[in-house]
Amino acid sequence: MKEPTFEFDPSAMFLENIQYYASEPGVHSSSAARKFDQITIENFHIPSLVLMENAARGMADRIIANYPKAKKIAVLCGPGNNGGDGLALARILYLKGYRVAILLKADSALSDDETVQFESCLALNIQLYPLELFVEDYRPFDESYDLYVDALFGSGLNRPLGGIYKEAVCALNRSIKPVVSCDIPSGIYGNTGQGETFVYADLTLALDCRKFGHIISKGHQASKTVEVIDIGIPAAVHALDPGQIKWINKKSAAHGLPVRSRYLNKGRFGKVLLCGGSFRMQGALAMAASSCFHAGVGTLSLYTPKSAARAIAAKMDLAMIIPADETDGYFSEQAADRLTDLLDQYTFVCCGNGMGTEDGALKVVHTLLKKRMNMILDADAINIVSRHPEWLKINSEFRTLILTPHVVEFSRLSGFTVEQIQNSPIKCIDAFLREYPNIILVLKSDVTFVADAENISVLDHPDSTLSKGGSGDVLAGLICGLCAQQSVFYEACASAVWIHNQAASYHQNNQDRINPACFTPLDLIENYSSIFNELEKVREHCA
Ligand SMILES: NC(=O)C1=CN([C@@H]2O[C@H](COP(=O)(O)OP(=O)(O)OC[C@H]3O[C@@H](n4cnc5c(N)ncnc54)[C@H](OP(=O)(O)O)[C@@H]3O)[C@@H](O)[C@H]2O)[C@@H](O)CC1
Ligand SMILES: Nc1ncnc2c1ncn2[C@@H]1O[C@H](COP(=O)(O)OP(=O)(O)O)[C@@H](O)[C@H]1O
Ligand SMILES: [K+]
Repeated sequence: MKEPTFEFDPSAMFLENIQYYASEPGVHSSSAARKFDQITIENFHIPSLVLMENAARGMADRIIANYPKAKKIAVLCGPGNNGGDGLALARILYLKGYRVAILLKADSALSDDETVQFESCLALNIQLYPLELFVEDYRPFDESYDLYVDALFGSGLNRPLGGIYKEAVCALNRSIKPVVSCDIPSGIYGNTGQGETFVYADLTLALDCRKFGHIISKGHQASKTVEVIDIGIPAAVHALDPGQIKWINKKSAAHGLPVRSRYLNKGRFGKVLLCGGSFRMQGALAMAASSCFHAGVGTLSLYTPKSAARAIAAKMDLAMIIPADETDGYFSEQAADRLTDLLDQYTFVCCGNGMGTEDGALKVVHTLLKKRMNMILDADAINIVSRHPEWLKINSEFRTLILTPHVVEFSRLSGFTVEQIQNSPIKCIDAFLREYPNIILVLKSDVTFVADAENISVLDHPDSTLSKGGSGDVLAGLICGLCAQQSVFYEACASAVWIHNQAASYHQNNQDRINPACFTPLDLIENYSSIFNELEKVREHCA
């Protein structure tokens, strides 16, 4: 994985293997996005005013679609091309019959392209107000307009907002009307997501691609909902950015779903062992098991302390259950010794759900890592390796190891504070994977990253349905289920992350929707079948 800053080699664009097909761009730094504009203008001879027009038309379409009742729109414009986009948008909406006002700082500097836009707005006699008036009292504007567009600053922000711009952003945040940000909420740095005073946008219309600033740090909350506007940058230009983060979408999820041959027997769909559970936390293992089986594995076995085994056996028919020796309801140290003899039968292991961190569990994890098993460590198994990080290097080149921490577990594992991880997740992931290059990391939160030494992908689809104990166990089971059936583990992890999130939002689109508060992690599993069907259709379509 490379740092987000990079130099383009324009000659690389003409290599034969670069396709000029349209595909959804990934997530890029703001600096990269500026380079994309520059290369498109210089190498592809598409003028900047054409890009600006594309941006403004795309934004107008999305505003009309998202806010069909908004007929009176006020556009706040800054001194650069973000302001230029705002002016072009004002013209387009005005010509469509909307009542439009432009708010611009008195005697504001204007960029060259913005000057062109300003002249046409003047010629059309579009209502123009000094931004100072809005700052003095925004309430009359709230009464007269249905919606604000924030086109103050985009990728050119180079210092914290101050003076009138800071006051304008504070007034926007106090306003009761919806705010749509052009490209990036003003005040947020597109490379880092940091910012001091910034707009909290209801909708952000990202021009050309999502920026790091939309998904990390304060920028994530400031951006809320992000839609991408195609402004006509060739896909080949996006491909030149080695620092990009891939976007996990339906197409990539379809790609990571195992292809299920009609002719194979159960032995070819993975022999999985889930190792975990305890007397007090057998539910976590049972949920992971159910999720794993419904993901398509051939055979599933559970290795769990005797008392948990009894409880699970009473309610689950899907898995073979191997009772393990226990101490106080948790794995005993003897349980780990017996595990050594069992492991050869299995092709994939998932360890950690509901297991506790007692001495027996510690020994179980160590035993697994000494064996050359492909496996996932989740939950308590991650807490255990956090205490023994040197174990992560045992046999690391001979097996695939997937770790699925949430932010607090990743903090224990990596030594970074939760705040550091939330502010600079990419840097923290990068540093961790440089230390442990053979790991696939799934860093879970309302934004989830899937990363290995070469790639980083992101799913940014917050859904409070998943903020429930047990969602992580279901995800671990799903990842395990998909990985056990194939060898493209990274893609399978990304696919599982998408399916898991989609399973949460699936019900919301149905008439008999379960309210997010009432949804349980087990309900996620019921949606797998419909989602798998959808993904298979996407795959057929793309073949
Ligand atoms: N390139 C293209 O062809 C395309 C670009 N596109 C659009 O352009 C946007 C980028 O435009 P941009 O580069 O002009 O930067 P932008 O964000 O408008 O602001 C820069 C201006 O603000 C100033 N300034 C900075 N910080 C400040 C502060 N805190 N407080 C006060 N002033 C501050 C800075 O002046 P300075 O004082 O630093 O000289 C400069 O004047 C991008 O987000 C997208 O919307 C699309 O149309 C597609 C085609
Ligand atoms: N607000 C949210 N938006 C989207 N996904 C979420 C949200 N909250 C939690 N999740 C997802 O739910 C899962 C929770 O995992 P984890 O915290 O390990 O739960 P548990 O240990 O209780 O099973 C992760 O996949 C995480 O990404
Ligand atoms: K903006």
